Amino acid sequence: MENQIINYSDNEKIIELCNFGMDIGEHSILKDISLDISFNDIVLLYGPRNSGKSSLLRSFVHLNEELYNDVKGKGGIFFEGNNVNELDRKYLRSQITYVDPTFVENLNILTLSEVINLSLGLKLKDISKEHFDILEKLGLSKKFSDLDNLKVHNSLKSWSIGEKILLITFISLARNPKVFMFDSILDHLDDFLLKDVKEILYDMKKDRTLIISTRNLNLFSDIANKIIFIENGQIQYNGTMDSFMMNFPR
Ligand SMILES: Nc1ncnc2c1ncn2[C@@H]1O[C@H](COP(=O)(O)OP(=O)(O)OP(=O)(O)O)[C@@H](O)[C@H]1O
Repeated sequence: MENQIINYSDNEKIIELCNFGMDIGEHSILKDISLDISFNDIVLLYGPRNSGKSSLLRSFVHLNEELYNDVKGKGGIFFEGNNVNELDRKYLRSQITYVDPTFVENLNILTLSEVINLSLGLKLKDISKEHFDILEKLGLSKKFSDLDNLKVHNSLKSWSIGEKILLITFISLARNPKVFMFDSILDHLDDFLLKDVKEILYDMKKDRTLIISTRNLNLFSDIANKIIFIENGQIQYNGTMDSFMMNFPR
């Protein structure tokens, strides 16, 4: 499974949900969700606070079960045709990466070397040319190139939120999964950093799938081709961005 290479064409399903639902204890969190996500899609998962965005994305990689007691799933979620319940979790999470704002908070207690080591299994001096190119595009290369100066930068506590988000974006890209999920994390970038990050994400979409969860439609409507609108744990709309903008005025 680990080294399996699958060649995709556009519009080929990579993730499929069939009547998926999730309860935590007595609470029904996600209700009867059926949808497909295709290879090469940039999908916006859009909805208000507490609508179920995080719960839904975490379901793709089996994370809710690790965070909460008494999680009960119904229906199925399939990655490349396989039920995610039956896939090895390490393998699943190497193929689909999930990052949320808690990752930014966790960076405060780690050093740059620890983060790179824990997330990528690399020492700072072993960062490859490909990685360095991504860092350059993200405007982070200076932090990595000046190894003498690294002691100053090593504590991530002193990095700005924007820099931490860029670092998390770098780690996600460097892990090279098939599906990236950014849960509300890019909403915190300023307009200028957001523009750079969006360009990078758009560039890499040709052989990846990207799912961005947000409460701010306008931030990403220019790069997304699909939108899933969720409210109260139910899908209200699932289709193209263009058709949503024309037919779903709020
Ligand atoms: N452990 C839990 N037990 C019961 N209900 C929970 C639990 N965790 C989350 N919920 C509820 O699940 C619902 C969906 O929450 P979720 O965090 O998925 O929404 P969200 O759309 O990601 O919100 P936000 O935009 O604020 O991040 C909310 O009503 C929330 O209160």
